Amino acid sequence: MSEADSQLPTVHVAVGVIENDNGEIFIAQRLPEQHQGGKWEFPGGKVEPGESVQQALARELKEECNIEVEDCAPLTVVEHQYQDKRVLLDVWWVLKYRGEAKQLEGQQWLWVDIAQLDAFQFPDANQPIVERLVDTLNSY
Ligand SMILES: Nc1nc2c([nH]c(=O)n2[C@H]2C[C@H](O)[C@@H](COP(=O)(O)OP(=O)(O)OP(=O)(O)O)O2)c(=O)[nH]1
Ligand SMILES: [Mg+2]
Repeated sequence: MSEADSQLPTVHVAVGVIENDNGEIFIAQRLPEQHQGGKWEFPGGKVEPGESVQQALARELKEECNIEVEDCAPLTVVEHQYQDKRVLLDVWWVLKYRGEAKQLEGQQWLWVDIAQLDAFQFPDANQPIVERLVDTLNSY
């Protein structure tokens, strides 16, 4: 990492871990042209100026996944420095939502068991998130 990289502004991202009634999690594959293209992600996107994180989460999940968030709770916050970008992932459990979840922006998407998340390639910043989710399984 060069001196210049450490000066990169941090992109604040609202991220949703959506769980269905079977305890499965919604994941989608980032499009090739996107940052971290081809990797799997939890849906979400950048917090816009003037927006709270929860507002951003609700807006992004409506735009990307067709759902209206009715209840959510903070899960974890991850700061990560990529070569070209620094991100702050503000990760929320989506505990209750309205609508049928699906991907609206052409990305492949899946419901997966938490125990199966390890089989997918996520961006490096997601490693602690996946570990956190796996921990919730082990704590039952
Ligand atoms: N949504 C999401 N972004 C992630 C995850 N992990 C991770 O490193 N990121 C990074 C990739 C991007 O640099 C940034 C989020 O950008 P994004 O492309 O989703 O933002 P956005 O929906 O607002 O889309 P746009 O501005 O590109 O149109 O966070 C993740 O699990 N979900
Ligand atoms: Mg997005």
